[in-house]
Amino acid sequence: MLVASLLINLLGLASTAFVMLVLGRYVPYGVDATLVTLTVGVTAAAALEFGFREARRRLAGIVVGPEGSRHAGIAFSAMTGVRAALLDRMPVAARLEVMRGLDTMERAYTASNLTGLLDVPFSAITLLALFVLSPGLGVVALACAGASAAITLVGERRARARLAQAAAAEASLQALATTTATGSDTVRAFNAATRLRQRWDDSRRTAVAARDAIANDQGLAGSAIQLVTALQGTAIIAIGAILCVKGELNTAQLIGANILAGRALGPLNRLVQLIEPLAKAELALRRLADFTRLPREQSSGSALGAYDGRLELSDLAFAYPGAPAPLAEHVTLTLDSGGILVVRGNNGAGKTTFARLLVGLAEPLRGQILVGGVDLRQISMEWWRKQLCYLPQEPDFMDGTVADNIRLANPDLDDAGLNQAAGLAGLKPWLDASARGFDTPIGEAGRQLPPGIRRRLGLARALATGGKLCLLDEPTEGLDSEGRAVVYATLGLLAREGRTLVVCSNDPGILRGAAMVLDLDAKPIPSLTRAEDAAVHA
Ligand SMILES: Nc1ncnc2c1ncn2[C@@H]1O[C@H](COP(=O)(O)OP(=O)(O)OP(=O)(O)O)[C@@H](O)[C@H]1O
Repeated sequence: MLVASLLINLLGLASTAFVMLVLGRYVPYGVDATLVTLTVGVTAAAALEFGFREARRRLAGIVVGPEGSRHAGIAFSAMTGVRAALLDRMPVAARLEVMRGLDTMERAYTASNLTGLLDVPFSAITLLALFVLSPGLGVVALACAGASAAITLVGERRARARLAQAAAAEASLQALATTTATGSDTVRAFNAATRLRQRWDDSRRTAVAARDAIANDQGLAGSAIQLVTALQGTAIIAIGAILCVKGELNTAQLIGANILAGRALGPLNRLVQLIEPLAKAELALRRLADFTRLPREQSSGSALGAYDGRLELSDLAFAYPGAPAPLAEHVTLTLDSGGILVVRGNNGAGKTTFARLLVGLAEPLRGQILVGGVDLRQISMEWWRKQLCYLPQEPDFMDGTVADNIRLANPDLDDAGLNQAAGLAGLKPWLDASARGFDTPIGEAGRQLPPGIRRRLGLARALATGGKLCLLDEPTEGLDSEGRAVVYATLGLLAREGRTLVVCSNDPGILRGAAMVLDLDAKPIPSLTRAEDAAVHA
């Protein structure tokens, strides 16, 4: 691309030379053969220049295309691989900003913008040709190019600073847009539109002001460069005329010098248009780079052979960052293969946090979670999650059908396994009543499914993995009596199959079957009761 840029800029001089030679050689003497030769020569040069431009554009496309896919791949693997505990601290709007930055980069890092950038240093060739023609006019053009470069640099600095300010306003606007679009029922039912509108207007005002300021800066830089171009034209003609009068330059050379000076400023004039997209792309790239530097989940750790479901907690303490006190401390227990632990506690006691710790989605403050005698921090998360049947308290779903979602962690599950998982989760009556059964699209990531059906679907997805450790967060929450009965029966079956059960729940029907109950209401050290005491407790 560098060689092509060099040749393009050299061949670009041909048209100026043509004008000068026609004026200097053909016009005074009128020899037609001279005009023909010059015309053929300049046409050949133009064709060659076109060829090199096309080759350079294609090469730039080859460079830029894979870069875009590389960034997209990096962003995706970071978003799915960064330690979940760190993602917890990052607002969703900021995460979306990282992903949206890919489009910003793709729009800025195009083949034509790359070739436009390459032309900037090569405009020195045009300046050099001008110096050869007339050192005095060369100095004028150099000064104007310096002024244009300074305007571009200042514009770029200002755009960077303003974009950083605008980012916060854009993030808050984005968060409000999401709330308004996804919480439409709440907005109406609680007459929140007026208050939301005020915040929306304030945020929009700030964001629009920031955008306007950037556009104004860009406009001002563009106008300033046009002014420099106009002043340059005037200075070249005025000084050139003096040189002509002194006999140091002829008219043909003066016209040629004017063309060369205009050409030298061309790439800088185009560069000023790229200030905003390039500054935005640079911000997006920096954001992506910062994000990709966040530590990743353990992926290369131990993958123990066969996992028997045994789990040990050793002096475990946990809390969310910034919380005034730990949710629990000094939790030490051993859950043998096939053991049943129920974790109870009031709202906010830390049951969900405990479940997330065991899945590796949150991290302990102190102590260890031991799997087969190995600290969970040393274990490959991919391997570990294959050992789990995990039902989160608020199951999220992917766009796709019911079957796609049940098979999420186990794509090879056959139809018999699919039916079995749905049956054990009590999903069958709903599936039988739906027109398309397992092929029902769940749309909007299942947001429109009734909570009880979401829970059943979440349970079916958990059971589809066949994991040895079943980790169920509030499996009966929101279920009718029939649904609860199915869950109790399924828990009994899993216990009889020898799976280890950890169930977060205050449901008396579940507490009754517990071999051990960890009560997170006892602060800061949860109480641990064994079977006979647990029955009394229930
Ligand atoms: N992602 C998070 N970031 C920071 N704090 C959190 C986060 N999730 C939960 N918390 C806080 O941690 C505490 C424990 O919450 P948790 O959801 O674990 O309780 P819980 O016992 O499951 O409650 P519930 O019975 O209502 O489901 C609460 O004070 C909660 O506000």
